Amino acid sequence: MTQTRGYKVAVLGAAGGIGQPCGLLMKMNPLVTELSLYDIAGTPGVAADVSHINTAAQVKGYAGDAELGAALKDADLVIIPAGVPRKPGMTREDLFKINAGIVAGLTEACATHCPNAMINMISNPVNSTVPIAAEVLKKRGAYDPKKLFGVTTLDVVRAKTFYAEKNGLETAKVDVPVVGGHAGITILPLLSQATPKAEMDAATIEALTKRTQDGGTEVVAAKAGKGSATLSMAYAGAVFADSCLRAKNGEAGVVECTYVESNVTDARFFASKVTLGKEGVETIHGLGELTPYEKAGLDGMMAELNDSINKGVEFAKAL
Ligand SMILES: NC(=O)C1=CN([C@@H]2O[C@H](COP(=O)(O)OP(=O)(O)OC[C@H]3O[C@@H](n4cnc5c(N)ncnc54)[C@H](O)[C@@H]3O)[C@@H](O)[C@H]2O)C=CC1
Ligand SMILES: O=C([O-])CC(=O)C(=O)O
Repeated sequence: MTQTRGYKVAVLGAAGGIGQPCGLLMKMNPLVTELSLYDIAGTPGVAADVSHINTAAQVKGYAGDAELGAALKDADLVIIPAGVPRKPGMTREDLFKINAGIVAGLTEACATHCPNAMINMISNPVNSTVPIAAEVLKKRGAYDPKKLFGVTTLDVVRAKTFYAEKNGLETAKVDVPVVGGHAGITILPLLSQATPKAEMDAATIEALTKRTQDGGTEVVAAKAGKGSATLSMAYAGAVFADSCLRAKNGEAGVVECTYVESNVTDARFFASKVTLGKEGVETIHGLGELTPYEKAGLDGMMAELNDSINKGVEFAKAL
C-alpha cells in the first residue's frame, strides 16, 4: 500500500501561456495540498481565480523577486515554464539568450529555498536549460542529478497521438518511447518499440518521425506569431509532474521518458525511459534494440545535442 500525503508544488512562470493551464491542472491533482503560483507579475489574479476550484490544494500567488523565496520555501516539486516562447522563423536555440539567465536565476533560488525539490524544467531550449540548472545547483552544493528533469513529455504525447491516428489505434492505449533531447533532430521517436505494434513502411516511419520532430514548429506556425504550444504542453507538464508525485508518494513502476544526466550515450544529458522513485530517478533505461533508421537518427543528433549541452555548461560556469 502506498501512503498518500500532500505535496507543495510551485509553478514558476505561472501567469504565462503554459503556466496558467498548468496551474489549473495541478490544482486538480489530489496529491497536491499546496500550490504556489509565481511570476514576475499577474499571479495574484491567476491565484484568486484558480483558488475558487473546489479541490483540496491551497493556492497562493506570488509576484516579483521579493516573493520568490516564499513561493519556493520547502517545495517538493518545482515546475519551470518561465521564459520567452518562439515566434515563426525562430529555433528553440534562439531563445537561449533570454531564457538562460531566467532559468539560472530561478534555479539559484531553488538551491536556497527548496534544495531537496524535484525540478521539472520546461523552459526552452531544454537541451541547454537543464545543463544550466545542473551547473548552477552544483555551484551551490545542491545538485542531485536524480531530481533534475527536462520535460520531454510533449514529444511522447505527440508521438502517441500521431502513431495512433496513422494506424487507427485507440490513442489512450498507445505507447511510443521518444529519446534524445527536445529540439528538431534531437527528438527521436522509437517507432519500432511502439505498442501495440503496427506494421509501417519506411516512408510512413519517416513521416511520423519528422512530424514528431517538427510538432512544436507546427504549432508555432499555426499560432502565427502568438507563441508556441501552451495547452498541450500544460497537459504534458501535468502528466509528468503527476508521475513525479506518484513516485514520490511510493507508487512503484512509474516510468516516463525524460531528459536527465545519463550514461546511456556519450551525451551527458539524454532523454530515455526512466523509472521514477521516491527520491527521483531510480533507473535510467537503455535504448533497447534500434532499427538502422533509428540508429542513424541517434548518430545524427549527437553533435547538435552535445553542442547545446556544452553551451549551457559554459554559460553557467561563466556566471
Ligand atoms: N519543454 C517543452 O516541451 C516546451 C517548452 N516550452 C517553453 O516554455 C516556455 C514558456 O512558454 P509560454 O508559457 O508559452 O510563454 P509565455 O510568454 O506565455 O509565459 C512565460 C511566462 O514566464 C514569465 N517569466 C519571465 N521571466 C520570469 C522570471 N524571471 N521568473 C518567473 N517568471 C518569468 C513571464 O512573465 C510569462 O508569464 C518557453 O521557453 C517555451 O519555449 C513551450 C512548449 C513546450
Ligand atoms: O516548439 C516550441 O518552441 C515549443 C516547444 O518546445 C514544443 O512545442 O515542443
